[in-house]
Amino acid sequence: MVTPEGGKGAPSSASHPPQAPSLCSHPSILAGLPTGLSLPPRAPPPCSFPKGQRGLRVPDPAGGNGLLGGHLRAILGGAMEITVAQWVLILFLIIVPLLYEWSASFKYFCKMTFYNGWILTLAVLAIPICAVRGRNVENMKILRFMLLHIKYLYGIKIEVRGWENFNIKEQYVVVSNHQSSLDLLGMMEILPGRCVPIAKRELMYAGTVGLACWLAGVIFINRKKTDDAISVMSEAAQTMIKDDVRVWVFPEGTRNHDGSMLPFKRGAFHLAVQAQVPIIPIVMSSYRDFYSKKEKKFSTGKCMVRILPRIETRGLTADDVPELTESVRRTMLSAFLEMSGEARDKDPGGGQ
Ligand SMILES: CCCCCCCCCCCCCCC(=O)SCCNC(=O)CCNC(=O)[C@H](O)C(C)(C)COP(=O)(O)OP(=O)(O)OC[C@H]1O[C@@H](n2cnc3c(N)ncnc32)[C@H](O)[C@@H]1OP(=O)(O)O
Ligand SMILES: CCCCCCCC/C=C\CCCCCCCC(=O)OC[C@@H](O)COP(=O)(O)O
Repeated sequence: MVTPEGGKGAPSSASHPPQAPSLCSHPSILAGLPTGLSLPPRAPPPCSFPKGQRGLRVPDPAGGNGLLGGHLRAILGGAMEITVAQWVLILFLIIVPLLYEWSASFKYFCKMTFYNGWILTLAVLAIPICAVRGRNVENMKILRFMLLHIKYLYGIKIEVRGWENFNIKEQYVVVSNHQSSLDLLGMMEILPGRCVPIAKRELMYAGTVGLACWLAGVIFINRKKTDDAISVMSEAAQTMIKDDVRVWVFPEGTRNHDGSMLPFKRGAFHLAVQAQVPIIPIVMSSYRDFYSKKEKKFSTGKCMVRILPRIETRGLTADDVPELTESVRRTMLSAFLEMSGEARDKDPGGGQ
């Protein structure tokens, strides 16, 4: 009988351990073949230890019968075979770091993807911890604690001034400028106790982040339905007093990447007037030296956060809201322009 190797006769099984059937000799594969095509058993690799010999013998490169020859060839042969998937992985591991270094847009894309992905992942950890308390503003401390390290991952220095302006035991409404989702870093740096942000309703559906926000008592508003949003904010005015809660609002109502401040919506100011609590304006300096969505730039840098002195609303009514809104915006804009120049001057090499 001719073996597949071209040798004659089946090898003796006495000196070889039985081998697992090869795919082509498996009965179920052979079942459909014409009988004349059945293949003889494959000769196992020569791998037996001759009697009395111990230890290693270098395998014969020509395929001779070294002590380890058969096993080694079998093992190395399997390991050295690089599949297409492995090639793709190797290329990926080479190309991605190169692109990351060479292309600012690619770096921006990677950093933003990781930012969102990392927050979604952290939220997975936060959810069971927060769920113990149920929906509770105290859970905001857990989210804050979990997010504080992100500034180190991204090499963003945050310098805070005006801590003394937070020395108020009572409730207040925080208003701050809104440049990007990176504001979360500045926000978590200074978030006072029992303070919840007002967020667009869409965030509630952002997977794990939405659930974590809900558990931490974030107040969601439907920006497309003004009446609904107003009634949620009016309810918030009552909750602030009843449950000793502070509220953080982005009065621009949307992210503003243009290095200035949009006109302010009046909701936050109605809220403060209805609850008769002070307003604390917070200004975060421009990110333009290290981050720009338009230019697809995202490097390391520095951000200044300033907590401005409180603005009282006691005795004010709804009629005063338009003027209050404008005066707070003017104060914040002038601080923003001053600080943004300052942040750049202090870190002229920002973005290294
Ligand atoms: C482990 C990891 C977990 C991850 C954790 C992450 C947690 C962090 C979450 C951070 C979330 C941050 C989210 C930020 C955002 O989503 S910003 C977008 C949402 N926020 C806002 O929009 C707030 C600001 N908007 C307003 O205040 C608006 O005024 C609003 C109430 C929404 C209504 O807006 P709009 O429809 O555009 O109408 P106007 O502003 O023009 O107002 C219409 C008239 O209504 C009067 N008004 C407004 N509010 C009130 C009120 N409360 N009471 C009475 N009247 C009100 C307003 O004055 C207008 O009338 P006049 O023109 O003055 O006559
Ligand atoms: C299964 C669903 C998957 C959803 C994936 C969602 C991806 C987002 C995940 C994590 C984001 C983390 C950052 C959240 C906090 C930032 C909040 C924010 O900045 O919201 C923007 C809002 O102020 C204004 O929105 P627009 O500027 O009007 O637009």
